[in-house]
Amino acid sequence: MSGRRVVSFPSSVELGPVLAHLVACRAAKAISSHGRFSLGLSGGSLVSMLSKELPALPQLDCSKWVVGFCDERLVSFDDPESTYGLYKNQLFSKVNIPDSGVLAINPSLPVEECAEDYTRKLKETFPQEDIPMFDMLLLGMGPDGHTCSLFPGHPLLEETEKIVAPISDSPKPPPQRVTMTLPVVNSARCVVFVSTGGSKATVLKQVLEGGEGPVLPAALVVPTHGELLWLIDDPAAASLTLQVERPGPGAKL
Ligand SMILES: O=C(O)[C@H](O)[C@@H](O)[C@H](O)[C@H](O)COP(=O)(O)O
Repeated sequence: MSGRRVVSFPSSVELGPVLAHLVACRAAKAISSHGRFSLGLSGGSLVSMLSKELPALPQLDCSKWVVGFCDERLVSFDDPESTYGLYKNQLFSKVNIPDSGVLAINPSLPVEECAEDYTRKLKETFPQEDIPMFDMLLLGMGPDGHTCSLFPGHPLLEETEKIVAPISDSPKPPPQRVTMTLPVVNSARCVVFVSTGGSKATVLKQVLEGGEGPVLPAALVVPTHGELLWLIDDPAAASLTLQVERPGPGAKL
């Protein structure tokens, strides 16, 4: 890992534009180095943040973006629980990501086959790599320390072979999901967690500073060669004792 940064903002109002700028910068860098930008999305509050902030960027060109999902709920696209469905309505309709650049699950398949189908799509998109190397993954963290659909104490945390795994017993509904595994997450060039709100303060301290108890899934995200950024807000940072960056207004990362 090339160093972890923990950056806190007064609130998600200040965080959002900085995240959007960071995504656009990494996109420009990736496109100039290898001709496209591969981005993995997560659900939760990221959907509304990205859908507000990315289209607001001047002259954002997403024509060379390839977008996948760090995890996805196995529900139809028109179900309000579908992460793809939310992004389709709120973001993809506003930016020029080509349809062929969106890697979505096939929600009509049983969960095992759905994971195999999504594995195949990732392998086709990253034909040169045994483990797909996304330019950037955007992750959230649940109050239990889960990220993607990797939950505390779940056997999927030990997965080393599969790049995508099915899960049928998610403790957070809906129970059936597919998720990227830790080997893929930790191969990314840049991983960005976005976690805000006072309800995250205790778990954030556990994940970032350790302590007694099992290592939580979000703490297992340690990119082998890539960058790791935690973008948080001051209520989420309230219990931290480690050094936190607090950029001034208008700062860029
Ligand atoms: O699939 C899910 O159930 C959610 O996507 C979930 O994993 C979410 O990403 C985290 O709970 C963080 O949520 P917030 O971004 O809202 O804190």
